[in-house]
Amino acid sequence: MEREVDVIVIGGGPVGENAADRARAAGLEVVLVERELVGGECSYWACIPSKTLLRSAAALRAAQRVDGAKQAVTGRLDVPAVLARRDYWVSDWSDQGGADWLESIGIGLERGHGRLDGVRRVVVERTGGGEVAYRARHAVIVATGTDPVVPRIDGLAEAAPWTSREATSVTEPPARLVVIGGGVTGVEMATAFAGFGTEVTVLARSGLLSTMEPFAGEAVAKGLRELGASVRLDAAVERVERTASGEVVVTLAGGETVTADEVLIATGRRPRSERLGLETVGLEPGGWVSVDDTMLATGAAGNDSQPWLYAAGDLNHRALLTHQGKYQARAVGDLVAARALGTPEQTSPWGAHVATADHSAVPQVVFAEPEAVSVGLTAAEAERDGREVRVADVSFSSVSGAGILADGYEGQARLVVDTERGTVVGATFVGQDVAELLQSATIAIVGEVPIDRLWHAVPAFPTMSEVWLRLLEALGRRTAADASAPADSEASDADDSGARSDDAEAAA
Ligand SMILES: Cc1cc2nc3c(=O)[nH]c(=O)nc-3n(C[C@H](O)[C@H](O)[C@H](O)COP(=O)(O)OP(=O)(O)OC[C@H]3O[C@@H](n4cnc5c(N)ncnc54)[C@H](O)[C@@H]3O)c2cc1C
Ligand SMILES: NC(=O)c1ccc[n+]([C@@H]2O[C@H](COP(=O)([O-])OP(=O)(O)OC[C@H]3O[C@@H](n4cnc5c(N)ncnc54)[C@H](O)[C@@H]3O)[C@@H](O)[C@H]2O)c1
Repeated sequence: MEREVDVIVIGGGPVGENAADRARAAGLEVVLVERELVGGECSYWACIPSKTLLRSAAALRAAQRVDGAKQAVTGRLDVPAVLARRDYWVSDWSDQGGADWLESIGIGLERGHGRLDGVRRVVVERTGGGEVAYRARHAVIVATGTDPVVPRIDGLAEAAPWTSREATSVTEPPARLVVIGGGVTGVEMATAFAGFGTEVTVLARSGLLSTMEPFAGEAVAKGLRELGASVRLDAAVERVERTASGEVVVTLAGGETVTADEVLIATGRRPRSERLGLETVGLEPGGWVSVDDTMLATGAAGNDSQPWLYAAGDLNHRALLTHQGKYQARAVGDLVAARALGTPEQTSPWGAHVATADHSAVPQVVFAEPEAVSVGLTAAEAERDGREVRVADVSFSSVSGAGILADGYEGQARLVVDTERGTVVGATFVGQDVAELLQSATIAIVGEVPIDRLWHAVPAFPTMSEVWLRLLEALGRRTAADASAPADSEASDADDSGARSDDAEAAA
């Protein structure tokens, strides 16, 4: 027999939980299907444990950079205490809190593996055994996340490599760790283990953090080396072998070897969609589920006549970040409810039921040493996008708040400005504690705040935010003499060529 509910959500990670919550808040009957832990990868094996593993050493380093405090901090990192703090934050891998929360807001939890079985139908292979079939009156939202990619490298799979799960749930840090991959997971885990005293080698096939401005990866490579890690750029791994004594030997192109106790693979993610029944609704099993800005799955059977299948979070491959997935979840949960209740849809750009920011304003914080954070476009991306851009680069050495935060503060900031529109389209900050600067840049981009208006957003002295003033100064501010000069002398200003006249102050 089939049970009928309004909405079925498959996958109870941060994204599925939020989508279910929004649909339920509008009064719909919702069932959420989860086969492991309510809270998903983020809560138990990704964001939360990785950040707690990083935080204690970062706090220690911060204290060591302030004269007066550093004399008081003479001990070493207490690794068992760090791991215990991690255990607290992951609730010892119990999802009772998440399950209780679902119950408290009236969402049904179905524990088991969910798969689509034709239009609006979901079959759950229950964790305790047996199957149950559901029919959705209004929508099915799939939010099943991703698994790590294990690259095809000779001997790697047989060498029992670590993935992010083993790294984030570590109970005894190894003496030596090789990290394959120079993306976000690779550098964060390398930073965490270097902080524990593990001898870390990072093998990156190009530079580090290659999706960010180049200076971000360069600063993080320098920071990792200062923590004692070895960072090998342009390194191609040819073979991995687990020896009889339990060591891992990684052979690079050219024959050089690196020996360690564990090898961590941090080479990207693949969609968890192999046993999701996608083929029963005309989609490709094992692939990413493409969606439009409302998260409606492109090409799914029945979606054209009456929208019903949506995909949110990592699974749709728009932005593999918890906060962005939750943003999509709020949009789709509200849209599904609006469609069910027949209330107005808000699907034009920046409406409540679309994830417009995914295209132009995705913030990301890399919790490395130093922190590297970015939002929007890099200068190269903006140029590829056909925009006239100006770039402002400043060092945090010109910011009093940074010098007070840490002795000898090192950091860098970049704004990318679209000169035609006179607005910020990208920002990158690198340095200690820059994470909290990111939201100001995100607001400037999403709000399309004109540069000349940003001069009126006065950063308090002496805070890190004063970097904004330095960035505006680097973009330039006309003097009274400039204002009275003939128009052609203004136009001769070196990088002013792309600026509209009404944006002259912004671009000058
Ligand atoms: C090491 C690491 C650190 C990270 N740190 C950050 C960070 O600091 N900040 C950040 O924003 N992002 C971070 N991310 C990315 C973040 O973890 C993901 O973007 C986020 O978890 C995606 O959420 P999701 O709900 O889409 O998927 P998931 O969190 O993967 O949740 C999907 C859920 O679906 C369940 N599921 C899957 N298939 C089925 C099925 N067929 N039936 C029933 N249930 C199913 C799974 O068990 C899981 O609980 C990190 C990732 C990694 C690997
Ligand atoms: N702080 C955060 O927000 C945070 C932290 C961790 C992960 N995440 C998210 O999770 C996702 C996955 O992160 P990730 O670091 O696993 O993936 P990624 O795609 O960000 O980086 C993978 C890296 O591995 C490299 N690579 C791929 N195959 C390789 C090979 N055979 N040999 C050597 N290098 C290889 C790639 O060139 C790339 O640099 C990302 O999208 C990221 O945004 C976010």
